[in-house]
Amino acid sequence: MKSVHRRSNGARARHRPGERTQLRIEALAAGGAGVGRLAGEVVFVPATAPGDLVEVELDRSARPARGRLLGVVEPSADRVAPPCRFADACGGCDWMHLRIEAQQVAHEHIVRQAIARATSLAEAELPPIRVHPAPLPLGYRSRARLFARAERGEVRVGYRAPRTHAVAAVDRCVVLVDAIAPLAGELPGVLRGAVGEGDVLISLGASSRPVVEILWRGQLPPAVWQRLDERTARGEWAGARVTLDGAREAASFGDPRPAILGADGLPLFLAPGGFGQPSEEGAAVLARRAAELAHLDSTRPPHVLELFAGSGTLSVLLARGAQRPSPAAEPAGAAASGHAGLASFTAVELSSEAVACLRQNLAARGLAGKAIEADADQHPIPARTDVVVLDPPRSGAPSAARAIAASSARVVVYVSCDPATLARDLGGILRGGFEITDIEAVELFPQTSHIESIVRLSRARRSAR
Ligand SMILES: C[S@@+](CC[C@H](N)C(=O)[O-])C[C@H]1O[C@@H](n2cnc3c(N)ncnc32)[C@H](O)[C@@H]1O
Repeated sequence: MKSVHRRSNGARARHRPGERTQLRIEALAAGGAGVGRLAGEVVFVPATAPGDLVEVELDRSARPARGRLLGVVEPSADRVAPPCRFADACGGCDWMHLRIEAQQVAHEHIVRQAIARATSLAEAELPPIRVHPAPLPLGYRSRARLFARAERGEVRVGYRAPRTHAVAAVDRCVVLVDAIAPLAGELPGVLRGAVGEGDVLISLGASSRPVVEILWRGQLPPAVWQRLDERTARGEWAGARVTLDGAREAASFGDPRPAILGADGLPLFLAPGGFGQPSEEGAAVLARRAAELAHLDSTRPPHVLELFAGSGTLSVLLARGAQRPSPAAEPAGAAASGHAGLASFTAVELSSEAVACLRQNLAARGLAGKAIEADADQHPIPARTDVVVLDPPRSGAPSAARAIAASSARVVVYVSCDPATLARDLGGILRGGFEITDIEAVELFPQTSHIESIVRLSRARRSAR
């Protein structure tokens, strides 16, 4: 790998502060930057598009070298005007300058390359990647983490500006759904008088009204608590929850649980402050595909294990029976029919609040299943497990991958928001005699370099246990 950061003759060019040059961007890398070359030396340039000829200030002290974009000399055909006036300052949507189709092509390439590199499989040996485009390229996010800071008597609310701790204040965010979009403009008034700074998680709650989760480092005057109380009492917000730094308990107003429509069309409650997929529609696509890919060619009902289950976005379909068609095709009332078609369903999750929500979500549907509060990366895979579905955080699940390789599982569905750790863990699972049968990319985060992937593996016949 080292050689790619060097010139073709092996020598690394010396770093000269302030050096400027022009280069052509060839592709986009994981992490979002464009990749160009100077006499064979790789240079990463953020905020560029494949085909751009750009002028950059070079930083060769970085590995690989980085270029700070000074200007676009010849724009790529994939460039568009960002549909948000805060795009440059905010940095939350690092690919807003790219056509949506170009984002998909780049995502597919990043996933394919990461898997091929980490597994030592040739790209041509991998199955074609099925890409699920985002139903909505803008106005899709049903949750977002904002940052708020009191400065000179005012509270500024926005996103964290790229590579700094500054607040990029926004009063309207075009990727948020209409029900929560006005909050960015409303929150400075709600937090007026606060001292300090904090994270503010905004989400859809019950009846598609907003919920606001505040984690505050500093002081909140009584007027702030009163405004939170009024907003929930009047029903403008479904709920709010505040945790002050160092406090043992959170203060709640109304119902602070985020809620979306699950993939089965029924309300799905999420742990306040816990994990949730970025959009309702995206979560439904992900859950349907994970459940459909969890199929097993067997006449015997399978034992299904889900690791890193969260509040149950995937579980509410998995627990119904992994081999069933997507819910839209099912007759009315099927959701209440229990876990027909499964020998057992077990879900493992670390967060106690998420486990509580998961149990409520299963119970509300009349679904049987065991929810275990435990570290899923260290959890033993029960004997007789047939199917494992896992959706770990960005850091992946290396120990779980080894345990799966050594288990009785015949089908694995790995859902991931990080192609690099996904690819690393796939290497571990493949060593257990599996082969990759399906790779899918779900556009859960349009306008950004982030991509959700689903990989299905099945135990290769010759090593079937
Ligand atoms: C990417 S989320 C997936 C959740 C769920 N599949 C969904 O779509 O909502 C990862 C989940 O793993 C949980 N988690 C993180 N580390 C864990 C660990 N070591 N053991 C079990 N769960 C963990 C997080 O709380 C989070 O709910």
